[in-house]
Amino acid sequence: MSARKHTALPKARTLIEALPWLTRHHGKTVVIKFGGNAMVDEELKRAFAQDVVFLRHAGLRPVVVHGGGPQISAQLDLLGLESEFKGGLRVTTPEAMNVVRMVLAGQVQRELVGLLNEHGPLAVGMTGEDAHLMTATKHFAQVDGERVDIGRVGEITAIDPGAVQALLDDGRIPVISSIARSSDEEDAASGASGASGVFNVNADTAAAALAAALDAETLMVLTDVEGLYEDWPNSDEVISRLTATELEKLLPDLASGMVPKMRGCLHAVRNGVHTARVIDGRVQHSILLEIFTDEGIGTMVVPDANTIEGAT
Ligand SMILES: Nc1ncnc2c1ncn2[C@@H]1O[C@H](COP(=O)(O)OP(=O)(O)O)[C@@H](O)[C@H]1O
Ligand SMILES: CC(=O)N[C@@H](CCC(=O)OP(=O)(O)O)C(=O)O
Repeated sequence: MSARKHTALPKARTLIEALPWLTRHHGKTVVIKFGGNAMVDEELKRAFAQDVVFLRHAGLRPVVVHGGGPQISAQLDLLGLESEFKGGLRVTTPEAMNVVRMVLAGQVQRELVGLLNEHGPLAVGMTGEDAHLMTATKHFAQVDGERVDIGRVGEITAIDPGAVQALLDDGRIPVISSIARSSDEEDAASGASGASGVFNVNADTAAAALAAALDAETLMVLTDVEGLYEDWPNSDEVISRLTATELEKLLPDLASGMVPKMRGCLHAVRNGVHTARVIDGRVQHSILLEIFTDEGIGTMVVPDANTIEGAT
């Protein structure tokens, strides 16, 4: 008789190490924001889809909210339209709004839905317009203390998560584009024939609002940096953990892309979400790494007086 070598033992150990986490998070909702800057190559997008499907098969309820800022800018450029940002938000003319809607719902969302569905009939795409998921009113940017009109940019006023819950209950993975319907009924009705009834919402803001409305356990924001740098751009020291109050104090000093992300994280943890995390989407399988690494790999925001059980 010869002893059989069990070469798969390390794999089995890795799976067993994940058991406490999987037990704790079984049946919990996780909102994952996939930023346009993190969608840099095909391999990364495939690995992202595998991670999300893995979570779903492990018994969690993942919801994807995607960005597409660079993809929108590229399309505007192609059409000879200007791309301008004020206060970190895109100045969205009615013409640009049509392009935003076309790129997010018709291009980026379709691609992610396709990648997820390579693993089975799981993903269903929708925008915030569908089933009144997201309703918004016009948002004005604050630039140097001034209130500035930036066109069809929306501020979410209501979320009706019913359709998303129904998809989750049915075992599906909702993939959501950050476009909202107007709260103005006349404006909303005119949107059926064009872009006038809809608003462009920053995808970080939309993901955070949805995480809160779904009572999600975790909000994960995938971007193109390791996390929140303490003294960006002078140092690359990542802040690994922050309470809501600590983050609130930092907010006025934050720059550009990080502002909606960190505001979103703060909104989420102040509204029932147990943890909000900013992680590096350029790292393959960053979602699984974040979950299965004790320390995590990015920046984690937790509610004050972290009393919520399981907020790790
Ligand atoms: N304190 C900070 N820490 C990390 N990144 C920062 C910070 N302040 C500003 N940034 C910028 O924010 C960018 C991420 O935001 P953004 O470009 O909007 O990404 P996404 O497409 O993922 O939403 C980073 O690439 C970096 O240039
Ligand atoms: C109002 C506003 O700025 N909307 C964003 C929506 C897409 C987005 O947020 O994409 P990222 O996550 O890739 O940045 C935009 O038009 O670029």
